[in-house]
Amino acid sequence: MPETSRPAHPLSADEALRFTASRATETTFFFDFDGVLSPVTDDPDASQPVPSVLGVLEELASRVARVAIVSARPVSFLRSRFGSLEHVDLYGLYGLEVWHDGDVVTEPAALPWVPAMAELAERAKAELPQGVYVEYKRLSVALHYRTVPHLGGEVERWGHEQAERVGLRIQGGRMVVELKPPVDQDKGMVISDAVLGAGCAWYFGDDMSDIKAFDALRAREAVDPAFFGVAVAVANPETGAEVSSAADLTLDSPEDVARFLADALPVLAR
Ligand SMILES: O=P(O)(O)OC[C@H]1O[C@H](O[C@H]2O[C@H](CO)[C@@H](O)[C@H](O)[C@H]2O)[C@H](O)[C@@H](O)[C@@H]1O
Repeated sequence: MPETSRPAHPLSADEALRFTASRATETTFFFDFDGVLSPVTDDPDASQPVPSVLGVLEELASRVARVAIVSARPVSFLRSRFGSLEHVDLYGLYGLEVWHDGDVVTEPAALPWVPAMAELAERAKAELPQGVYVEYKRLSVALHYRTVPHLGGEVERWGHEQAERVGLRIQGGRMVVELKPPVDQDKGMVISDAVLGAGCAWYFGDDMSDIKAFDALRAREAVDPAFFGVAVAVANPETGAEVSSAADLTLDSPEDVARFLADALPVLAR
């Protein structure tokens, strides 16, 4: 017999899954990529999804209304990792890019910023000390100091100065500072739009930018008492405490996410 009123927060994973099963056809599962579907690596270009998660996501997509990855990575990168999945939607660069009908669709307001981003990436490579990894993503530049943590302060300072000089926005993350165009788009806005009309949504995240997505689920619940949102944090030594304190549930690692989903599949069986 389907449950009719949504469970109250805080909730257990079992309760949340049972209720989700009762409205699987109206449910979306959203996932961040780095630190959620893939273990963190020193080299951002080397990160790969947990092998078992590919099959699990595709299977999940057959049991709920929608599965989507919402990442700070470009869609081209996500396609290189998830291109084999036919039923998983991709949002890149915090929603500035979407994979739609076989093409990358870019938010038009961001396009004029492409040259400034390319110039900024070159300047970062020339001016920042050796060991800082500059990741150029067409519409954003991420400055990584994971392998040189003692340079974190310097990288943060440089990033903030450049953001002010060029008129960019800053997004902090796990041993990274990222510069983005001054365009209103973030993971919270992606989720707010995507859950309009949905009955239930789960979001799995590990980083500061994911807290906005959690907030979007809460905001939807506040205006729609029938909507059920579940925020799942993935533990980590950098942002874990903050993300976890904003979440309903916490999983230990990307491998744990894959196991959790595999165990959830039978509960969500149609
Ligand atoms: O939204 P996401 O998909 O989680 O992207 C957030 C950032 O992820 C990447 O950086 C992080 O993962 C790297 C690989 O494990 C790691 O080396 C780095 O320290 C982490 O910050 C990505 O490279 C960034 O562009 C994203 O902003």
